[in-house]
Amino acid sequence: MANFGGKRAGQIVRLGGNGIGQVMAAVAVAFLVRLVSVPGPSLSADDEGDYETDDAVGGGEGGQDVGDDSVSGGGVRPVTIRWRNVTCSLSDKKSKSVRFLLNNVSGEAKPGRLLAIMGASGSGKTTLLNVLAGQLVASPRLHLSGLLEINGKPRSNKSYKFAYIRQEDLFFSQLTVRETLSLAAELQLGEVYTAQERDEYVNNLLFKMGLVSCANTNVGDAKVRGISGGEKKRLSLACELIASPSVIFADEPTTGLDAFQAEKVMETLRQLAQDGHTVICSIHQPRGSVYYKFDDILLLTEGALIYAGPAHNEPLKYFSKFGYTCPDHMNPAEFLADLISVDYSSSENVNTSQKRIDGLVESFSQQSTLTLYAAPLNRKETFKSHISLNRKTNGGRKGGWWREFRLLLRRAWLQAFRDGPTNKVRANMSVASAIIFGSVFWRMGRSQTSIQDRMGLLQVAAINTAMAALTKTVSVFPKERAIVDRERAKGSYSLGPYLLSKLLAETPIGAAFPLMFGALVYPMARLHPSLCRFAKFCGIITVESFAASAMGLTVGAMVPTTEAAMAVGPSLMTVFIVFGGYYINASNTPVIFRWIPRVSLIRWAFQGLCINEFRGLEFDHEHSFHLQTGEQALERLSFGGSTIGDTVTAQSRILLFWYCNTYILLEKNKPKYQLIEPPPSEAGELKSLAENELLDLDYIKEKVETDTITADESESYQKFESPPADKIRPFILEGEE
Ligand SMILES: Nc1ncnc2c1ncn2[C@@H]1O[C@H](COP(=O)(O)OP(=O)(O)OP(=O)(O)O)[C@@H](O)[C@H]1O
Repeated sequence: MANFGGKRAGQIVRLGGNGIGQVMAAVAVAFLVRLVSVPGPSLSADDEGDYETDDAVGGGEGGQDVGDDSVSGGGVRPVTIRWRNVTCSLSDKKSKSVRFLLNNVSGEAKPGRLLAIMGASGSGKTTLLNVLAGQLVASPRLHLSGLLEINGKPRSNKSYKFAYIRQEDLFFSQLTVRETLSLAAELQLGEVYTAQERDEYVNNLLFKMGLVSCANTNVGDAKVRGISGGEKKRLSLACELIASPSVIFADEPTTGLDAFQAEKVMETLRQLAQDGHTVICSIHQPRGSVYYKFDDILLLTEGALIYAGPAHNEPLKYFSKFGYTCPDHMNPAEFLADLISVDYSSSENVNTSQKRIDGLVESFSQQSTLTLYAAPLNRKETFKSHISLNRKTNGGRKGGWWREFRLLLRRAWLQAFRDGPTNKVRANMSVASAIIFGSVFWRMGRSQTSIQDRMGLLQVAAINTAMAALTKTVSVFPKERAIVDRERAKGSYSLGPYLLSKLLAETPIGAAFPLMFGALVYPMARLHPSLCRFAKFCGIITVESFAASAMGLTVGAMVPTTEAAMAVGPSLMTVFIVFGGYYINASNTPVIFRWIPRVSLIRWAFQGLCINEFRGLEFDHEHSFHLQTGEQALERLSFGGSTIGDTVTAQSRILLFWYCNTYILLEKNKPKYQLIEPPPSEAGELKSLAENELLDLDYIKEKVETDTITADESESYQKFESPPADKIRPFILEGEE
C-alpha cells in the first residue's frame, strides 16, 4: 500500500489529483465500462424474475426405472395423492394480520388422470401445487397444515418419484436439445445402462415429446434464438421424465405459449396421464379444446375451493344447480373462470360477485368431496404395477464422483466455448480497454512523472481485470445456480464434481481475456521491456482475474437473483479498490479497516504488478530528492520487502478462500421446504387413526357407500371432511391479539 509519509510522498500522491476523486472516477469508469460490456446472460431463462420459487425440483427417493415402458407407462408406479383441509396462512407481524393463501382445500389426484387446478391469478394455484409436491419454500411467516396422503397413507413426497415442471424453463443455452437430454439421461440413469440403451431411451423420449425435428438445435437464449417456448416446455418435461416419475406437477405449462404450442404441451401431459402417470397442472384459463383434455378439475378462488371433481360437463351440471348455467357454445373454461372471479368493474359488481363466490365456496364445503371423484383407485392394479416397477428398478448409485465430473466437465466446456456472443463481447471489451489505456499511457518514458503514470496504469489494469471477471460471473452464475439447484435436488450429481468441473472448463477461456488485455497494453504503454516481465505481468492479472471470478461465484451463491448479485458484487469490489494499495494508506484509516488490504485482490495484484514493473528500472533525475530507481519507488509504496511470489501466494489464498466460500454457501443455501403439519385440533386423533390405519379413505368411502360405517367411524370421517363453515371464508384478515 502507499506509504507516502512526508512532503515528497504527498507530492507523488497529488500528481494524480484528489485521492477520493481518483477513487470515485476509477470505480465509476471501470464499472460503467463493465456495465456496458456485460455480456448478457448466457443461460437460457424464460423468466428470471420469479426466483423465489426457482429452487429445487424434486425427484423422490427410490430407484430409477429406465426401460422404455417408463415412458409408455408400464413401469410407472401408480400414485394417488389425497389432501384434506390444507390451509396455508401468511402472517404479517407489522399489521398483525393473517392472510390465508389456501383455506381448507381438499381433493385428490389419481394415476391415469389429468387434474387441472384452475383459478384466477393469485388464487393460490402455484401455492397448492407446491404444497402437494412438498416444494413450498419455507418461511417463518408461513404456516401450513392439513393432511396429505400418498396411496392412502400419510407420507411425504419422498416416498414416490415426481417431476415438477416450473413456469420458467432453465437450460444451458449452448447445448442442443439432444445433448441436454443425453446428459440428463447419463447423469440420472447412471452406468447401469449401456450407451446404446441410453441413446435408444433418449431417441424414444425425443419422439414421444415431439422434439425430433429440433433435436440438433441449440436451446438458445435471449441473445441467440434457439428452440421455441413450447419446445422448451416439452424439453423440460422430457428431462423430468427420465427419472420415470409417478406424479408430474406442471405449473402453468401453457403460460407464454401460443394456442398451438399450448395445445401440444397439454396433449403431451394428457398422454402421460393416459400412460399411467398422475398429472397435476395449474392453469389459468384454457381454451375449450384444452379444457376437454382434463379428467378432473379443482377450482380455486382466493385460496378457497369452489369445486373439485370430474371435468367436462360435471362442473357445469353442478353449478347449474345454483342457477349458473353455461350458455351453449361457450367455452366451459371461460364460463368457470368468469363464475369464480370477482368482478372489479364497479363496487356493486364487486359485492354481487363476492357474494356469489362466498355462497359457492360455502355450498361446496358442505358436501362430501369424495362423492365428486370418479374412477376409484383399483388396489389390485396398484399392486401389480408396483411389482412390475420393482422388477425394472435400479436402486444403485447413479454414478461415481469421477463419472459425474467427466460429464459435467463436458457440459461446462461446451457451454463456455460455444457461447460465441458472450466471448465475442468479452474479447472486444478486453481489446477496447487495452487500446484506451494503452493510448492514454502511450509509451511512458523514464521521467519522474512517469513513476506516477506507471502506478496509475498498473492500478487501472488491476481494477479493469477484476471488474471484467466479476461482472461476467455475477451476471451469469445466479441463473446457472438455479439449474444446478434443481439438478442436485433430483440427486443427479453432487456439488464437488460440479464446482471443480466448472472451474476447470472455464480456466482457458477465463485466462484468454486478461492475456489479450496484457498483450496489447504492455507494449503500447512500453512497460518494463523484458519478455520475462511481460509473462509475469500476464500471469499476475490472470490469477487476479480468477480470484475476482471466484468472488463473483460467492456473491452469486449468496444472493437470490442476478440483479442482487450485480448490486452486491461491484459494491464489494469498490471496497477492495479503495484499499487497493494506491489510493489510501491503510495505516491512516481506523483500526477496524486495516485488515481489508490483506484480503483485497486488487491490492495483491497491484503490488505484484508494481514489483514486476519497478524492480530494476532507473529514472531520469535532476535533484537529489528525485527518485532514481524503481526500488525507491517501491519503498515509497511499502512494497520494498516483498516479492512477486509473495503476492501470488496471497492472491492464491484469496482465490481459495472464495472458492471454499462458494462451496459452503451452495451447500448451505439448499432450498428448504415448508413442512405440513396436521391441523392442530386433529393432530392427536390423526396419530391414533394413522396407527389404526383408519385414514384409508378408500376404505371409509366404501363403508359410506355400503352404509356400513359405524357411528364412531362416521364421526371421525366428518372431522376430516367437514371443516366448520366459518373457517372457509377466503382471505380472512384477522388481527392477532
Ligand atoms: N411465500 C409467500 N409469501 C408471500 N405471499 C405469497 C407467498 N406465496 C404465495 N403468496 C401470495 O399468495 C397468493 C397466491 O399465489 P400463487 O402464486 O399461488 O397464485 P397463482 O394462482 O398461482 O397465481 P398466478 O396464476 O398469477 O401464478 C399471491 O397473492 C401471492 O402473492
